[in-house]
Amino acid sequence: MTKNETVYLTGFMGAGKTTSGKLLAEKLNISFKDLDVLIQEQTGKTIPDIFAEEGEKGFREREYEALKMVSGSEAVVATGGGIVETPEARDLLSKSCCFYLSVPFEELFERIEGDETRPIALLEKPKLQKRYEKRLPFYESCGKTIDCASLTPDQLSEELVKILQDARSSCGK
Ligand SMILES: Nc1ncnc2c1ncn2[C@@H]1O[C@H](COP(=O)(O)OP(=O)(O)O)[C@@H](O)[C@H]1O
Ligand SMILES: O=C(O)C1=C[C@@H](OP(=O)(O)O)[C@@H](O)[C@H](O)C1
Ligand SMILES: [Mg+2]
Repeated sequence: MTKNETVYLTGFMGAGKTTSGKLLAEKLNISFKDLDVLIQEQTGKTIPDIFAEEGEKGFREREYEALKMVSGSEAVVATGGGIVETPEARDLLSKSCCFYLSVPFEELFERIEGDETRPIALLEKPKLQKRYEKRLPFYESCGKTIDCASLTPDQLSEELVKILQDARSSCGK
């Protein structure tokens, strides 16, 4: 990891980007930024309100703007699970230090089922699984895959610290 590098975490809803990202930033002693939090601060609206008022398309535009704003800062950035649906965001992430937190769908579903703070999580299960499958190749192409199924947030963040410390080039991609 080089100085001023932005470390991005991607993966489906529930993968632990927010939870493990905070721990990783603490361990690296750099700041932590969560795109969903930034968007809510900038708009003064909740994520469900933005989806209701501006649609998913409006939310994606705001999400990409937030991504560009944080890029280049020395920070761990938790993205939202749908960021890879925006081609320009994929382009930015694939050129950056980015990790894909990979967790099987069934485990994710248990973590997020019925979560009203995540509008996409309220889709019927087969539709949600389709989203997951559609996004998989995008996650894989943007970041280094970390198999997190059996890792606690602490173990996961520790694993990322090791990879970042060992990496001679940007995050070992
Ligand atoms: N490694 C993990 N093992 C088990 N549960 C986890 C893990 N990481 C996160 N969780 C739980 O899953 C839910 C979603 O976590 P969160 O960090 O918000 O995910 P994301 O930001 O990727 O959507 C939370 O209830 C959190 O406590
Ligand atoms: O997968 C998605 O489309 C979304 C994921 C959410 O972030 P998390 O992945 O942190 O839940 C949030 O950006 C929004 O609800 C949409
Ligand atoms: Mg999150």
